[in-house]
Amino acid sequence: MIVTLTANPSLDRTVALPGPLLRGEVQRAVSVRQESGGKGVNVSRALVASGLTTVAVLPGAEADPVLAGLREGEVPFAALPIGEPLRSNVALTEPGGVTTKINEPGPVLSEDQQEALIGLLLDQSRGASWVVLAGSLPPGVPADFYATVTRRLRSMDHGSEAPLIAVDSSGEPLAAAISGDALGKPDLLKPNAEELVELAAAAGFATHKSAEELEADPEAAAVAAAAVVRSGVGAVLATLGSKGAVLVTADGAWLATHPPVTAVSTVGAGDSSLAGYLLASSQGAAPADCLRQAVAHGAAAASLPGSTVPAVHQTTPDAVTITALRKD
Ligand SMILES: Nc1ncnc2c1ncn2[C@@H]1O[C@H](COP(=O)(O)OP(=O)(O)OP(=O)(O)O)[C@@H](O)[C@H]1O
Ligand SMILES: O=P(O)(O)OC[C@@]1(O)O[C@H](CO)[C@@H](O)[C@@H]1O
Repeated sequence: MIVTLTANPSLDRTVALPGPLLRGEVQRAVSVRQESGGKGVNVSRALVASGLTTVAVLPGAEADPVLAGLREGEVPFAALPIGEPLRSNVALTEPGGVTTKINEPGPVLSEDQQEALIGLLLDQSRGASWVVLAGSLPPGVPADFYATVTRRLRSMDHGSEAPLIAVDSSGEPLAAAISGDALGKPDLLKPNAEELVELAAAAGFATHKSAEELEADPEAAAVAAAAVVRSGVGAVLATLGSKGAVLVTADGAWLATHPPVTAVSTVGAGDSSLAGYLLASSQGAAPADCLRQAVAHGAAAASLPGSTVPAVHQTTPDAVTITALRKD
């Protein structure tokens, strides 16, 4: 079973524009779609689509549309009731796949609510193989929340085997995930190129490259990811947009690329990549094959509209090319 925590879930509204986004103009939408979102929620949705057992842990009132969407999609969840509605995030998609995203801050989570959310997660995580801590943190939540949750998960009695912990976030919460003691550091991090630059810096390694340069230079991305692994993280799955992804562990580094796809909406592509990785990992696949499924899932997600996540049968792992890389 794979448990996800989304501290700041959202109702994702995707507005399709007829042409390029025109700042300061009135534009008519071609279509609008609405999905329950937030990074952990998307991972759970992708796992359900492929028949895996998962629970999405999140804040949200009984009647919140995000929870209604999860019920409709038959995604199992455990929600902590809060007094305020969850946020709505808007994605404006242009023909050709360019996406502009506007994410709200989300409702404040009080200290008591944070503690109750951790309690709910710990309860749900008994017997889990992986726990995914994903997305931004809502107002009121300290940046080291994921490190705290990781420590709490590792300190509880899991019986036979403790779950592995994956973190996918950005900014301060991501940097804080590698800044504490060994107990608070995750088994897997899933940065994109921009987040990899920030993470490497937090690990004391200056890449001297922009996110765009790292996407175009997977060897450099692997060197940056290796610096993060040396700081005490089990593995780094760095997604590089249309250029695929690199995986770095203590034992090796690999690049995976997929033939070009027609990108429709890249929202949730990174979450789908993580779901693909976890799916293969749950089936006992070797690291390079977990990476293969991650990129197959990411490419399929990019070719689907809105925050739609693919099922494994919609992915083409055989089309993915794996290359071993040096990491130092
Ligand atoms: N334009 C694209 N064409 C083909 N595949 C893509 C494209 N964009 C993304 N992907 C696939 O999706 C994966 C994740 O993309 P990306 O690195 O943009 O993640 P991300 O920024 O975390 O995404 P998000 O936060 O929107 O979920 C890539 O590794 C790749 O497999
Ligand atoms: O504001 P955050 O938490 O960083 O990201 C939230 C979000 O952009 O992430 C998902 C795509 O990865 C969307 O479902 C959601 O709207």
